Amino acid sequence: MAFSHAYLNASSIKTRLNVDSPSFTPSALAVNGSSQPVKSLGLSPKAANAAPFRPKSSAAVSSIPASAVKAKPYNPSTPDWIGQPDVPEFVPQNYNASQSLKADRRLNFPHSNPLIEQFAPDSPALNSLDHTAQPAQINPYAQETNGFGASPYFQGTTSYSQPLQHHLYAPQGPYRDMQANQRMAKDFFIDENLRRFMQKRSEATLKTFSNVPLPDVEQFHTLVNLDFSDSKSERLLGYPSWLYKAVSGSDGNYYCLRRLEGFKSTNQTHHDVISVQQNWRRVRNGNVVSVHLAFTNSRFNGPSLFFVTDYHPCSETLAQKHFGGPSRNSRPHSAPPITEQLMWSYLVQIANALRAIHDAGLAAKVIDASKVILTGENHLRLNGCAVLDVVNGQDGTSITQHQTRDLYLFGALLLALGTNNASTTTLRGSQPKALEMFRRNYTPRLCSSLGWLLDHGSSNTEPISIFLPTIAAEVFTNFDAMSHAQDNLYSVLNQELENGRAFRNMAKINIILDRPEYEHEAAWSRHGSRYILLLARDHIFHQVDANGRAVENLAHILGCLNRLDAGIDERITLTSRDNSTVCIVTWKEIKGCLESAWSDLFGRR
Ligand SMILES: Nc1ncnc2c1ncn2[C@@H]1O[C@H](COP(=O)(O)OP(=O)(O)OP(=O)(O)O)[C@@H](O)[C@H]1O
Repeated sequence: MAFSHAYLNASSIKTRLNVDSPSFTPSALAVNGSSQPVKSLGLSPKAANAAPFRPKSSAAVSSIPASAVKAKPYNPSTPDWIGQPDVPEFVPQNYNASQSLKADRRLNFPHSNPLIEQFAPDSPALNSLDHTAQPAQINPYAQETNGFGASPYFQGTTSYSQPLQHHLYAPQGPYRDMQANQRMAKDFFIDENLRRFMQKRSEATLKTFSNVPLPDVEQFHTLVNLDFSDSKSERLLGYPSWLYKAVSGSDGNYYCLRRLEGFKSTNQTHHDVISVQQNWRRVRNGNVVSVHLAFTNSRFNGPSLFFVTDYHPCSETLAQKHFGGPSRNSRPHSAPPITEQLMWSYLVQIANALRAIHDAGLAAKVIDASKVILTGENHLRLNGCAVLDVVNGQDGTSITQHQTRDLYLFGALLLALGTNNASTTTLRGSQPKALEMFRRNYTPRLCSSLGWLLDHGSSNTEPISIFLPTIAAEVFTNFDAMSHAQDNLYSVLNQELENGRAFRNMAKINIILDRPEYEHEAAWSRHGSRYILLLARDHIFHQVDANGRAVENLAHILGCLNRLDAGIDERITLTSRDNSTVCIVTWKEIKGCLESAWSDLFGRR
């Protein structure tokens, strides 16, 4: 039933809602889910000596004898405010009106939200948002019982219909190994390192250099150079190559454009370009940079061949990470070798990439430290695939031979990484010495895998499918690490989901209240639903302590915003700043006010 707030007309509030007034009576207030109008709970003269009203829902419910509640099967389609009609009305005892009025906007914590109690106003951790301070130890879940001895979340084995408490945070694992009293304000938000990482990626995506305008090519505009190496080698791709970030005019997304400078197209090129597009579209693998398009274009002072691939902001090549620059400059031999664990991680990921490429009947052809990029924490992707398919065209070499060579290049890359020597990828003569060094640094298992791969430079022609079962143990280790990483991300995502709900309500409240265009219309903000919102905003954000000092309590704000978002039946006391107006409303009613004020504002157009 709709909540009528005709009684909230500012002029009438002062006269109708005072200590002597009979009660606050919404026209259709639902108590404990009852759809029947119930007796109001206002400040009747009889209740003047009653104890302060504490809308602690769990406490109220726990006083109800279990026999008074009819068992009801859980029905997920039932709105969550429909509760037990037989529950007796809560009658406050020993109510002290003067005490209540004095309490006005002071922080009281009648809520059953464990977060709020955990981060009580006196808690140094939240009052100051100090990440190092620790609140006093309490059991945050002590109040979670609902009087029926069952957890509100544990609906499977109880016959009572318990509405889900959407206003409570539902923390999701994995949990850090810490006590409840060690939780801090920052635990409500995204992990700081992850936030920085994501922001750096956004920044890199949006960054442009306006002083070096580059021409648009095909549908791609706003080209930004990504390749800052001084010398342009033709060693790998046959042509000097440049890399750009660009925005596609057709879908507005960011892509990476590789330009091969000076490539002259032939009759065969058109055919190769089409088949590259068709073939490489089939390879969508987490360890391969996806290839979307290839075309020739002359906008860069001469003919060029372009490849369009996914753009992975903030990536760096293996050469940049482990050789301190392009693959040609190896690190000094004294640098500590890459750990065995990281070597296995690289090995498993490259094997996964090659498995996908070879299964699609293709070959990577380019496996080099400068053409393998790391995106995120050790997430590796083969880059530059498909380029040689067009550059070399049909060179008479069978795809099986190319695949065999892929496996050799794979082994040579691991050897280079394991010996800090980029040249071993190309110089076969230096391999025996390098292999000796590799054996000193790594376990026989890794050495034997490397040996199998390097054999593809001579006698071995076995496909990658033979190799995969031999590294199954390491594949599972990697799989496990990725599953943990995924759990962590889901946990962060869940937090952000909760914060997103809170943000939307904060935005709405701020859009509605204190609008400059209604500055001179006092009636606008002090009328009806907007007046309740005004009081609710004070309750949420402008709490003061017993000495009238501002309180900064994040848990209170989040708890209130979540209650508002869920529109629960819990009652709160709202008091105007001059104490002339006191009213008791439920969050459900405040939510109704928010929605109605919102439609008032945008319905006026
Ligand atoms: N798909 C991509 N998305 C985002 N950045 C990329 C992508 N591919 C490569 N990069 C980055 O662009 C830079 C240049 O890459 P490139 O492949 O040209 O390597 P390079 O070392 O400059 O090799 P070369 O000497 O052959 O030009 C590197 O920092 C790399 O991390």
